[in-house]
Amino acid sequence: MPVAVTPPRTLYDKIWDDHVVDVNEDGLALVYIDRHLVHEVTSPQAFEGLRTAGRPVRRPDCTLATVDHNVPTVSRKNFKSVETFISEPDSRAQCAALEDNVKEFGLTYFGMKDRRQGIVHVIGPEQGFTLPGITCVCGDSHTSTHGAFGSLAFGIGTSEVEHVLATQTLLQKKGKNMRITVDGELHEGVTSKDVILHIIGVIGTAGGTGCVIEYAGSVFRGFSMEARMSVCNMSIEAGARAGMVAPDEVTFKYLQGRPLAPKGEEWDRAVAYWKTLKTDEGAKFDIEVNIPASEIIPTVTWGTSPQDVVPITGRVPDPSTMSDPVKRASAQRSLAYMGLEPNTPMEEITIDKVFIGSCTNSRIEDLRSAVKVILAAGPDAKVAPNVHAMVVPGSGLIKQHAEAEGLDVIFKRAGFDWREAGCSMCLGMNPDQLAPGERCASTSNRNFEGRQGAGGRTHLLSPAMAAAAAITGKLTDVRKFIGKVAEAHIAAAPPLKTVSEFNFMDDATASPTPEASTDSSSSSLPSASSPSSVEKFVVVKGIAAPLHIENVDTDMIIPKQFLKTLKRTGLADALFYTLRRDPHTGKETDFILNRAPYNKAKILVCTGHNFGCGSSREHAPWSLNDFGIRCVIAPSFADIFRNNSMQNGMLPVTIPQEQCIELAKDAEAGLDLEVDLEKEEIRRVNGQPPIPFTTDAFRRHCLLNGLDDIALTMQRGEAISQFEQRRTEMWPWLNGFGYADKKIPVGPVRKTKKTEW
Ligand SMILES: CC(C)[C@H](C(=O)O)[C@@H](O)C(=O)O
Ligand code: SF4
Repeated sequence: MPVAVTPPRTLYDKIWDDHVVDVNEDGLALVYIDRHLVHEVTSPQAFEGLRTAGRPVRRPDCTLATVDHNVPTVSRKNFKSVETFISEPDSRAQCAALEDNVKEFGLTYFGMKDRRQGIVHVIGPEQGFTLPGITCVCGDSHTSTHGAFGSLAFGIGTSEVEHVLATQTLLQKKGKNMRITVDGELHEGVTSKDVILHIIGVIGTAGGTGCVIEYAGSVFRGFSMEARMSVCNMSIEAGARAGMVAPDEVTFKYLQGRPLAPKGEEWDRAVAYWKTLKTDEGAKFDIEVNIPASEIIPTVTWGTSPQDVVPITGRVPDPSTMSDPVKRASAQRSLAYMGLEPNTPMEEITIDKVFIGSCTNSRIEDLRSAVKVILAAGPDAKVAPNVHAMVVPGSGLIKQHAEAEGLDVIFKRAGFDWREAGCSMCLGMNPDQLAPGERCASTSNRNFEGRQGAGGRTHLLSPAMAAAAAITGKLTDVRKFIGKVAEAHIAAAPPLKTVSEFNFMDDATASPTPEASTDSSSSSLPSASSPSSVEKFVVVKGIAAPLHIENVDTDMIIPKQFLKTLKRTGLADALFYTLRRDPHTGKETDFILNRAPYNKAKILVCTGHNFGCGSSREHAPWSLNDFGIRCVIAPSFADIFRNNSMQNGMLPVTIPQEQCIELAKDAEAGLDLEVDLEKEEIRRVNGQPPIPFTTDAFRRHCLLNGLDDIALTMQRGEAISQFEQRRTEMWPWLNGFGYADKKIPVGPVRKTKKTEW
């Protein structure tokens, strides 16, 4: 009898196969979600949806919530409550709404009084909530961070947050397999941040669209978990929804002993399973990219897209040398925004601010590497007089850890501002923002226009490079702080203590939260005839507005200040706000959507690739919808934006760029377009033949009939329950990990330094 041979599979294939509950005929799978992280910005509308439909959270034990985007990072010494501490009303309302929601739905929550509070992508790994082999989601694009553990982790929009809360599953199409291999030795001074910036420079911000990236090769193997997290974090900036590194001894060592990691026999069983999680020899990747480590040198961005990278030894590029007209126009626009002249040496660019923080680079290792540069600069090293430099640890525990190592003292002595945990100036939804025209050397992940504050200019770089820039007042090659003199300075400084992170873990588990439920019963599933709330999309005919921009990011579609709403509506004026309003006078500009007839547009035709890249904010399609635009036509879309649109009865149509250019000409002539989903064609009124397009059969069916995904999934409650049973048998450590669950013994309370709050 011939033995059946399973074809070799990638790491992504394996995790995917282990999580499919069932598959539709057209390949759309219902995928089980093991871990769900929740923050205050993308969850209020989801909880409201549950409340309206009378649905509970299916797996509170697999859900962890915190506040991060809106929290001020000033001292919490006098913190009493969110109501008294957060002065900005919309930020306060969003944080208060999350506090109410976690109480009402019985979720584990790290609030502002809890030392475990921090950026959602920092606290998950820190607590051992993130584990190898799991599926992990969050209403946040940088969920890709968690892939560093060999998990399938990706960002979702608010409708999908609601879907996961209600059903613990998601409807997903499997992506493509992409492998990026970096082999060889990195040069001194080159860090994980330089590696990922370099990769994005090579493949572009749309390079990973539709793919899950596996990072392979000796460089990633040699990286710590912190470094792997920084790389996976920015997979979204490379267009991929998820990035991953196969788990190994480094991963296991990082996890063992964390509060929510499996213990005892379950640990051994888990490790045995985790060791199987690697790509099989001979497995096929759809796309392979190989980058020699030796090609990477300290890297910095010059423009307003993360792909606009250049070695620190390089110069600002010259758009006049670019042959592609769309690229040339984008570069010209970027340079005008950034206030830079072509050919300026990068090291001559002076800065006003330094930001060390964000889910990319706010972990202990990042802080240590910045401190090393300060020490290397000598005992009198100070932040340059023209610069304000801030350090924002990713979580309260990291802050405490850094203080135990004395890192805060070195930062403060050099003139850095030492803050409390949060997203801070990465996004500026809180008081930490750039003023118009200010230039910042930032360890965050996005340099989009207005990202760190309206009119603010961002250069992305590593924590070590950020520290170097703080000291010199200019973008600086960190390798100037390496060598004999630097070593002598470091040797002469009082030695730093290296304290194990675990000193801060055990006693942090005194959760002020309600008991996390482990009940996964589906008693309150709605009947099959649940009402649908999604608008139908059949035919849309009307004015089409042309847009000639590449990489239209969601920060551009709707800037951060409008994300503070608790509603899904009222966002029409927020659409393309920075392009539609003069930043100084607040008056309407002559941007296309402000001009008749385009101010009545129902369709948007974009000629540039990668529409909707960046953040997972569903506010982007909400604002388009509110404006009246029901259909966007573009050569390519970012994955999360595409999904978010269809969740709201909107149609993203992908057709070749040449055809987009043709349709944009019709639009410029003021001609109507007619998009027919039933026939899958775009009709033109100028006598030209219709342009065909395709849509996934299931999505098309839902749009044509206005069907609501959640109600449909709830009809599959039986299959989900069966999957959960199997999951309990095979991976028991994934169940019931609420802190109050008596199954997991909480370690002895150790004495630690008193915290500030
Ligand atoms: C608020 C959230 C939707 C957003 C994201 O998805 O990335 C934010 O974290 C960001 O970095 O822009
Ligand atoms: S990218 Fe910035 S704003 Fe978004 S989660 Fe990370 S730290 Fe927060």
